[in-house]
Amino acid sequence: MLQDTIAAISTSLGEAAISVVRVSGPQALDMARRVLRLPAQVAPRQACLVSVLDATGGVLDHGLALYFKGPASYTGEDVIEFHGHGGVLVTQRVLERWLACGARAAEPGEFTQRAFLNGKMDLTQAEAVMDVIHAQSTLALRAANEQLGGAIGRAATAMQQQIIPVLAHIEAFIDFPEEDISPETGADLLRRIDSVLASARQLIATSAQGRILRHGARTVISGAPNVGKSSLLNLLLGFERAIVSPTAGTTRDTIEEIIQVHGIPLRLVDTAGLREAGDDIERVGIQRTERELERADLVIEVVDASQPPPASQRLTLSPELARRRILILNKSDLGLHPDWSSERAAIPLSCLDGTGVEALRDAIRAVIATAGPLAADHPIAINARHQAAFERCAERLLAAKAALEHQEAPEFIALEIREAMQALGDVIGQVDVERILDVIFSTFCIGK
Ligand SMILES: Nc1nc2c(ncn2[C@@H]2O[C@H](COP(=O)(O)OP(=O)(O)OP(=O)(O)O)[C@@H](O)[C@H]2O)c(=O)[nH]1
Ligand SMILES: [K+]
Ligand SMILES: [Mg+2]
Repeated sequence: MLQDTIAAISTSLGEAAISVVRVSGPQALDMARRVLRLPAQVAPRQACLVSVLDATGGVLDHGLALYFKGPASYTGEDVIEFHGHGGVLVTQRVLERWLACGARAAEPGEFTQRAFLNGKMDLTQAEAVMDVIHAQSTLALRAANEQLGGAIGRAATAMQQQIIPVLAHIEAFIDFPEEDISPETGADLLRRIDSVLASARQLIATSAQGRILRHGARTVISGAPNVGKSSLLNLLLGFERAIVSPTAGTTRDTIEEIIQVHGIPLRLVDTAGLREAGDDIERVGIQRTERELERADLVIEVVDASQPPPASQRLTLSPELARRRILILNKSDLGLHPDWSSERAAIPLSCLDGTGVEALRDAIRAVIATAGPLAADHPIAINARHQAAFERCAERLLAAKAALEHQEAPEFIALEIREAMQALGDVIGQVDVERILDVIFSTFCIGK
């Protein structure tokens, strides 16, 4: 049990109709009796209209108080929420009142940290709280909510459940050194390990889209000067973000904006047109374009298709990135030059009248989201931390397999499997998998 009681403004500070001050900890209700004018009996989970009093008994604010009696609260502790007027000064004065009555100002994330420490959620769920708040697209929000609901934690726990009997089997042989693991038992254990490995690989495969959901797919608009790259950025954004002009070399720095296409978050990057640089500034701009292309998830290559294809100036992309390139035949309102007709997958578009934008949106979805979590009904998309842990788990399981196949000592195999268990424990924030294992095994009988 955490001893101190924490308080914080839970809504963002600025003028609004309502702001919420949240307090959590063992003294929350006692403090509330001093800070708020509360009725004698406070029923949990029932809003009551209260005043906030200053040190002299004067009224600071009026609003609603809610009492959540621990452990049935967000943090697992006693929690008081005060919903008051959403002014900057009034909210700060209300918070100060709680602090004057003994509460400590909460650190960032501390309410959720307490929820985790008090066993209200696992670590993946705690992470998902921020994913929900930061979600920039409907698909990102859906994946965050799946995680908040415990989907990733359940997957890791299920894998642990599959490993435990394997470990129990192998540990049994440690106690009976005269016995060998029979070929049938060995084959059965290998099959079980393979099944967990397959789950690990499936989850690891969601990490690329997990990154896209959390940070947006880096989408670089690239092409020669004056083809309409900035015009396309503005068109997709729906407002005039970048400067558009008939002068070649208008955009000299990269411009980034987040948009949503069919529920997918895109980090759109408008770049300097690629050509022989006219001056130093343009040269730096072009270097930035090249750097952006190296880390792009998607490239929208724009050409002026009212003109014949240029001899040079087309993008050279890695084979991998070339598969994630969409070619836009811009300025189609001026009529497409027939030499572009061989580019079958290209999309004719006009930034002037908006023709082709829907086809572009569909193409973006097709390139990024045809498989994996972005296309799933219940998307699971792991983050970089989960990825590292699942990869460690897979490595240890592979090592265990190899050891089993080479009939190495059961102690050694068991060690690898315990480390795989620990990696899964790290995903959900189990501090001491060893201890949990010992508790589980103390209920096993020999040979089981
Ligand atoms: N007719 C027509 N003109 C367009 C279209 N798209 C862009 N333009 C014009 O083309 C010129 C260049 O457009 P920009 O969007 O500045 O082109 P850019 O590729 O960003 O140019 P740089 O930043 O200089 O490389 C402007 O005069 C635009 O109005 C289009 O679809 N049709
Ligand atoms: K231009
Ligand atoms: Mg531009």
